[in-house]
Formats: sequence, C-alpha cells, structure tokens
Amino acid sequence: MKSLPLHACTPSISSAIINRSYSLLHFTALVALFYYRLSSFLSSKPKPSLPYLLVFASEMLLSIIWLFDQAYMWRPVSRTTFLERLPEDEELPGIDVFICTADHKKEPPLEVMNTVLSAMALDYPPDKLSVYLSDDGGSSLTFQGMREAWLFARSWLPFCRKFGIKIRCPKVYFSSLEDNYSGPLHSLEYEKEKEKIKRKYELFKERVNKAGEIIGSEEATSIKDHPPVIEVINDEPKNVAGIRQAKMPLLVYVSREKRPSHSHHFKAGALNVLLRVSGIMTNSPYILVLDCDMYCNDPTSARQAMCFHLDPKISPSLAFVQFPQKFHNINKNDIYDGQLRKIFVIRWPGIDGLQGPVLSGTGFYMKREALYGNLSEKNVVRLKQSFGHSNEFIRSIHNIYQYSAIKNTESSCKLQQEAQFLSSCTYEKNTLWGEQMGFLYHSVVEDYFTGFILHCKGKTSVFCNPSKPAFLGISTTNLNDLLVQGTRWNSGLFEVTLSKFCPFIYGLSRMPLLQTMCYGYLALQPLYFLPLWCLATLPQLCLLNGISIYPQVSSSWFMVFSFIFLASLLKHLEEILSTGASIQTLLNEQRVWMMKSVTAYTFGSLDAIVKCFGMREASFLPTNKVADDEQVALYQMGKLNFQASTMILTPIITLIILNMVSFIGGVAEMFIAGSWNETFGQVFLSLYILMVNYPVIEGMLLRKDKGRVPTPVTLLSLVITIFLLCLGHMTLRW
Ligand SMILES: O=c1ccn([C@@H]2O[C@H](COP(=O)(O)OP(=O)(O)O[C@H]3O[C@H](CO)[C@@H](O)[C@H](O)[C@H]3O)[C@@H](O)[C@H]2O)c(=O)[nH]1
Ligand SMILES: [Mn+2]
Repeated sequence: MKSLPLHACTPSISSAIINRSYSLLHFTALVALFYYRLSSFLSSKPKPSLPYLLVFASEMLLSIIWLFDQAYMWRPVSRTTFLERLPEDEELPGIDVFICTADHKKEPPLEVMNTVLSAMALDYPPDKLSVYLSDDGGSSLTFQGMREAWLFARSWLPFCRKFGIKIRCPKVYFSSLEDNYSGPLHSLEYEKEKEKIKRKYELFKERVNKAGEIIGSEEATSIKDHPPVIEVINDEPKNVAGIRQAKMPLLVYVSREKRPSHSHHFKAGALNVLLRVSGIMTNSPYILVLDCDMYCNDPTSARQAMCFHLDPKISPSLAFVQFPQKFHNINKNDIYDGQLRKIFVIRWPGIDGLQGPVLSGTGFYMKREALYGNLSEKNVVRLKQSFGHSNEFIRSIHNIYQYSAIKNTESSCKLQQEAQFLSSCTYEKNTLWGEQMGFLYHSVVEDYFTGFILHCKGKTSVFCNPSKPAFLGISTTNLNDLLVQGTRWNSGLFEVTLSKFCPFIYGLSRMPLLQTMCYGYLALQPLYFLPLWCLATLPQLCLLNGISIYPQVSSSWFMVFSFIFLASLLKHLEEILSTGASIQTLLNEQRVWMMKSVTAYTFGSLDAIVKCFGMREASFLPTNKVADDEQVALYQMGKLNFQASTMILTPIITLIILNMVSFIGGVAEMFIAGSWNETFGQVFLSLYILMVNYPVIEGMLLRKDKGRVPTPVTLLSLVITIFLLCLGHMTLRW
C-alpha cells in the first residue's frame, strides 16, 4: 500500500506573479537609470565631479544588491505537515536536543532551565529524547539549576502529559492567562493538580535563585578557564524511593574544558563538543539545536520536523528543517524590527522554494549524518585524522542510534572519562572538526556558514513555519544591543565573503544560480554601508555647494528616478500589508535599515576586514537576555533608547544633523534663487531621510527622559558635521 504523504508544499502563485512583474519593471527602470548616468557622464564637459561618480557607484551597488534579493522573491512556497500520518511512536527515530548557554549573568539560569524543561516536555517518546545543555560559562549555578530542573521535571512532565498541556515552558504556563489545557473545562482534578504543581514550581524557582545568592559572583574568571565537567543528571535513589517513576528523557550537563591559551570557537565549538559527547551516549540520528533563551512553545515541533525527515522522497538530501526565530518579548510597535520580519516572513519562505532556507542558529532539526561529511571512509587511521582519537566516537559514527548503557555504573564511569576526553581543549587538534566536520568555525555566524557549505554539497533544507510558533525567544529591546548584535552578524557574513568560500565564487559552481544569488545577497548585505554613507552625505554637501546630482524635475529622466523610488516603496508596502503588518512597520524597517547600515554594517565590514588581515581575533559578545525596568518601560512606550555607546550613536546623529542643515539650506536656496527644478531631488532625499528618522530627531531635540540622545553625543556630532561642511566647502567649490 502506498502511504499518504507526510507533508505538502504549496507554491504561492499570486505572490510569485506580483514579485516577478515588479522585478521586471524595476529592472527596466534600473537599466534606464544606468543609461542616463553613463551617457551624461560620457557627454558632459567638464567631466562630472567625484561626488557624482560616487553617487553613481552607490546606485550601482544598491542595484546589484537589489538584484540578488530578487532571487528570494522568485518562488515562495508554504508547507503543511500531517502529524497523524507519522509512524507509531516505537518507530520514531531518536532526537538529541542541544541547548547552549555561555554566561550565567547575561543568561539567567532560571530562564535557561525553563528552556531545558520545555525541551524535556516535547511531545515525543521520552526514551527517544535526550537533552544536552552546554554551559560555556562552566557555572556551578547552572549545574545546580539542572539538578533542580530534573527534580521539578519529575512532576512537570507527567502533569503535562496527563492534561495535554499545550505550552510546556513552566514560566510561560504559569504566567499565561488562558488555560493551556486540552481536557474538559475546569475539571476539579486538573485545578487541584495545577495548584500543586504551581507550588512546586515556586519552590524550584526559589532554589535556583537561592543557589545564585549562595554561590554569588565567585566565578568571574572561570568562564575562560575551567576543566571539563560532564554529568548525566539523575536523582538520588533515596529521593524517589517507592514512587513509581515516570519515564523521563535523558538529561546531560556538559561544560567543555576552556583554557585561555586555546581558541574555543564560541557556539560552534560548544555544539561540536555536544555532537561528540552525545555521539557516545545516545547518538540519535536527529539533533535539535536551541539557544538558551528559545523555549519550545509548541511541543509537537519534533513530530512536525519528522514529517519531512521521514519522507523517503526528500530525506536522502534533506539536511535540516528550520523553524523561524520568533520572539515573545516584542511589543506591538517593534521599533527595532526585532522580529526580523523581512527574513522570516519574506526571504525564508522564498528561498524555501529553491534549495531551502539558510541555517538560522536555533530552532532547527538537523540530521546528524549531514554534519559528519563523507562517511564512506572505513579506514580507521584516516577516520581518526578527521574525527580525532576517540575509538568510542569513531565507533558511534557508523552505528547511528545505539543507546549505550549509561545507567550501569561501571560502564558509565568509563563513558564519563571518554566524554571528558571528547570535550577537552586539545581534542580537535589536527582533526577536521570545524573545518569539514560538525559546525564550521570560519565565521562567527556559524549557522549561516555551516548551512551554506551543506547547500554547496547538494544538501537541501526545509522551512517549517506553522501558525503556532514552535519556538519563542528573546529579542533585543534596545538600540545598543541591536547594533552590537548586528555588528557581529555582519562581521561574520563579511568574513565569509572575503574568504575562499565567497558565495559568488565557491557557491556558483556548486549550487543553482538562484540559491547562489540568495547567499550572494547575504554576502553583500554588509556592504550596504557604502551606498548609505554616500547617499546620506554627498548629495547633501553638493546641494549646499550648488552642485546638482539628479536630473531636473522638468526632464523626463527625473521620471526614472521617481519610478524607482516609488516602485520600491510600493513593493515594500505591498509586502507589509499582505503579511498583516502596518505602515508604522514600514517606517520602522526603513529606519532600522538606515541605522544598521551606518553602524552595524559599517563596523561589521571593517571588523571582518581587520580580521582578514589577521589584526584582530574573532569575538562573540553574547546578547543580554536581561533588561532593567527603565529599559523595558521605554521599549513598551515604543521609544528608541539612545543610552548607547558613543561610537554607535555618533554616526547616526551626525548624519541626521547634516541632513537637517542641507534640507534647510536647500529649501532656502529654492526660495531665494528659485532653483527648485535643479535641486528638488536632493532636497527631497534629505526630507525623506529626516521623515523616516523623525524619532531620532525627537530623541535629540524634544525628549527629556533618560533615553534621549545624550548632549555630549549631540555636541560631538555637531562638531563632526561642521567639519564635514567645511570639507565639502573646500573640496566642492573650486
Ligand atoms: O561562546 C559562546 C557564545 C555564545 N553561545 C551561545 O550561543 C547562543 C546565541 O548567542 P546570543 O548571544 O543569543 O546571540 P544572538 O545574536 O542572539 O544569536 C543569533 O546569532 C548567532 C550567531 O551569531 C546564532 O548562533 C544564534 O543561534 C542566533 O540566534 C546562546 O545560547 C549562547 O549561550 C555559546 O554557547 N558559546
Ligand atoms: Mn539570542
């Protein structure tokens, strides 16, 4: 009997038609623009000034990036899964869940434990589920938290199973107003047990927090310097004597060895240790990777992912099933575009119609085999050159899913020794880990790079985007964090672009053209900084010095420029409205893009260039997962928080002041000299920049609260603006 398909893929035909028509029209207009620029360049005497050429170059670069972006629009699809058609529980494959934490101050153990508990409570056979927590901080607090979490899970998991609880992250369950329970309404038994479990949760919370008070801050240096600790969490038999135990997933604490003299490769390094340690313990064929702040919001995600992995038609090439990153702390206004709407709502469903989405760090179910590279090698010596010297691990490679005897004390002692060996600093020396094996080290955005290489090897991926978010995380809610994180991402992206793995060269011969273009877009994204800096300064300085950059309003070429501007705006609007967002979102996204371009993209690109020349080591500053009340209050009001480093604020404020000056100067000139026909384009550009960035102007001139732009930054920016104006005056007027 032919079995029914486990999933369906529906192309969004109307979107594809709109997208392709728009691309064609916009492309034609761009060709006209270049014709105009080139012909006026060739025919004009004297030759146009340097700013003119730079603006031309900026327009070209913007157009190239735009062109690559169109690949995402080509064939958007959406997917559905049919959970009821999955095989029986006994036939489901094992899953190892990897959760990473790095710093107990920025990532409070209680939150991390909530993620751990939500993963343990996934709706999946418990004997096929194992949860590994990697603690790069080596914090005894986190370790203690794990023990408490295990004890609490003893009650929490049976409770969730018994009542079919829909949200299994305890913190969210207890703070949510609606009942996430699928039994008969207000059953007395349920209410009673809920009360009981609530008390247990309070106790659990208290204990985890109390451990924090006792242990305190003794561990400032140990984050970079600690021995390996691997511990299968189990309760003391005396605690549970006589109680019939519920089946529990395996829970393992892993803190790899760290020494200041060794590089640890951040999250990728941590994940590779987990790959090896889990390899000799449970060796499940599938792996779910989660950031410590991303709790499982829908317990059925594992089964959803299996609908793809178990489909014999697609599974041979399928490397991973990616769920979107979604966040629970984003307010309605989303002033920082924390949800990364364009990526997860537009681009990933788009690329899903090609070879599959880019690996996105968290919320993906990966096939273990895909990370091991070529497995046809049987020669043990050569295998050891690739995988390192652990016999146990080499054995695990070829027999996927062998549940070792962890409970047996003697073998468990041996197992632990081996696990410590696998997580030592030196294990990876002279092996292919991070080079061709596991998560790759080359870039701080290990996810993007690892996924890219998988796609280059011909693997595919799937974007699973159910209406109930499978995972929910914490997004950045202040300007500083947003831009620091953005700098890291773009530095990582650009590192790859500058390397021999540059998507245009390395990817083009290994992937279909459209998929290469999608990666090409991400590879070039950091370079947005060049055109944005140029277009935010040069037309303005030219305007103040009587040089016109755009065609006269009366000329028909002006129509071409207007068309390109309006068409992109309308397309953005169409995307926003068709995905149920508001006009405010459009403004927010444009503002965040401009702000990121002149800061995060700029610093990220420079950082990558400096790293490329070996002048700086890679770094990974984990994002803060705790916010103070003041910060939360500003965020809730939808006000930008300008309590950010001077280095990040100054470029933004300087450009705003410069545009204010040029706008006022330009308007005055229009009235006095009647030059509007020549200067309208430039005046409008300034006006547009100012309109989109009105909240910045407000923060600089009108706000009185703590989150306003600090006066010293405004003054510094003013000085730099004056300098730029003088420079423009001297170089443009002779
Ligand atoms: O040395 C490190 C640094 C970080 N992490 C963990 O990595 C995860 C992501 O770190 P976070 O500070 O939250 O960075 P984000 O920028 O929010 O993370 C995004 O970007 C990363 C790549 O830069 C991806 O790995 C993430 O999955 C993706 O969510 C967290 O669980 C950390 O605990 C480690 O385990 N070891
Ligand atoms: Mn994060």
